[in-house]
Amino acid sequence: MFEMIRRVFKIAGNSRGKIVAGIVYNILKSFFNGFMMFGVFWILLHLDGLSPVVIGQSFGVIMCSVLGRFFFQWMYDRTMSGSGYDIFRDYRLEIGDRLKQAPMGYFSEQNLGTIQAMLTTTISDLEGYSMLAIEQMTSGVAMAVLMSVMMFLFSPVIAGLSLVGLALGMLVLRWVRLRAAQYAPIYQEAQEHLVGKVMEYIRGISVLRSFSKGEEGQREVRTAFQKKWDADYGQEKATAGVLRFYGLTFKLMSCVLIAAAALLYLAGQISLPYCLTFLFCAFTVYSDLETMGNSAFLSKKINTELDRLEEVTDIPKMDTNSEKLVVSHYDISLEHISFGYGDRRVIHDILLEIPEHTTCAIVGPSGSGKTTLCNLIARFWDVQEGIVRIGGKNVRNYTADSVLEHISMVFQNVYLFHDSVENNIRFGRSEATHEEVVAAAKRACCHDFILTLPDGYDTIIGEGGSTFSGGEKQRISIARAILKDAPIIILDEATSSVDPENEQALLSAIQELTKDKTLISIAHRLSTVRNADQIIVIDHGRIIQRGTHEELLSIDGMYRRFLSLRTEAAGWHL
Ligand SMILES: Nc1ncnc2c1ncn2[C@@H]1O[C@H](COP(=O)(O)OP(=O)(O)OP(=O)(O)O)[C@@H](O)[C@H]1O
Repeated sequence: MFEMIRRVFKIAGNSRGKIVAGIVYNILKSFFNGFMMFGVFWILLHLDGLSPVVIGQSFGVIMCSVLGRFFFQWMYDRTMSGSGYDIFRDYRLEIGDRLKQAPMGYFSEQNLGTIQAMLTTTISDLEGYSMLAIEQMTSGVAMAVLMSVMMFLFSPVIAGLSLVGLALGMLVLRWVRLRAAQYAPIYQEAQEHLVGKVMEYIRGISVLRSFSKGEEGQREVRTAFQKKWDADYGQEKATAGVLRFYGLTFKLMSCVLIAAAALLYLAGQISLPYCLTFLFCAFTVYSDLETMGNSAFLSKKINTELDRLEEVTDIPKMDTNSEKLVVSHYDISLEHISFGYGDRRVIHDILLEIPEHTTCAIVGPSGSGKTTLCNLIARFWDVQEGIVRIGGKNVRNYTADSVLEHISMVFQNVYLFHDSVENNIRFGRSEATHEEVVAAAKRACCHDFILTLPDGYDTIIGEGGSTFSGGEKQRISIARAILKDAPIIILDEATSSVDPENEQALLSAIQELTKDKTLISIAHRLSTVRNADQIIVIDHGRIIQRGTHEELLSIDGMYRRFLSLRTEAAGWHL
């Protein structure tokens, strides 16, 4: 049980002092609570010759006990209220920092569901009950120790019996913990499963509907809800009964203490005041220990949640070095780089030079490694062999953020944030003025269509950009990149054809964006390929051809075949 306190303490950061102070106040509160017994004892001891002085003394002790208890409870509340939220707010922020430094590979679909479950439900649970568990546990133990010591001063036999009760209670508590250990992981798993399924259902709802599988998707979510209900119910059922036993043990032991006190009095071993004091204490001795049953269960649950939290937040780190990349030129060189996802190699020994202000078009079949190659240049992942250099410097030695400051990436699947059009464009450079945003939008050929929106630049975009067409989204993302004005552009051209008017606007936007830049383009348009300074053809993660359009066209190889296929498919004219 104390393992849980140790672990919460470990992640408590700046709140550690508060936890220690809270525990001390809690112990003092229990001490004052137990102190009341002396006031009662004092009156009982002087029953034969009760005087106002004795009553006053006794009253003083009882008042002292009540006020002391009140004071330390108040101090405890003052110190500890909100501590759970402080600790886990800091912990959330820490996870946020670690996520920023994680390689992109970490953000797999499976991880996203789990991370979401951890950052929301699991941490909310911990915020809510970790401090409560600490409070219940410390007062339970403090009260039990204190009462046992005090009883020992009055009668070793009664003290011995109360310790037997304590030992029995601990045995039942072990049983509670075993039950909790059995159910806590099931509950945790059901919780994560539910969050994952709900997220998947919401994300994939359009696909599910278009394939008339909405009902099927719902069924999975319903099953996940049922599984969660089973876990909740199972946990409740398994532990509630045992917790009743735990309470019963102490009640029975209180009866034994009463009987023992009466018998000792009958046998002339203790006097009446002692006997009456024991009768008075028989039920209070275990009161705090009874509530400790809940905390035993909670502590097991908290430990399981902390295990899971540690597992999930053991995030691989890319930036072990905090130096920023500063370069004087923007030549890019890939020196024999190789890379794989897990054990699966997808990039093999690539050697490539892209001089500053030149364009390099990458072509190749689907799955050949084009996107992966671009992501390695942007340091979304680190290469496993070889070196990626920008301006002659190994990107691995600099922070991922600083590498990306020099690069603008325009993806096929554009993600727009649920915010105004203006802020989505300003994302490229947060300090840009409205005029600069408009100028970028004009250059990206999206100013006119933005003006037709209900609130112009203030129009709020649906999450992910759901309220815009593919071409419009891509032009807004180009405006973003124009505003950023990074010297290196990585462009993943749209494969799907857009209507001619949009296509023309898109091409003009791309031309504006890429003027005087170093451009790496996953090319799907003939114009991009034909005008590139160099073209590389990738197959199965290897460069199998390189050269200009004319050079590659003159040899029989994948490029020529690829081009003739595209000619047929997309109506290209060579
Ligand atoms: N995050 C990932 N985890 C595991 N494997 C991946 C991941 N991303 C891509 N792959 C695999 O790596 C290989 C190269 O993928 P990549 O996306 O780089 O190809 P591509 O040439 O860009 O394909 P396309 O033209 O279809 O976009 C593929 O076999 C793909 O399945």
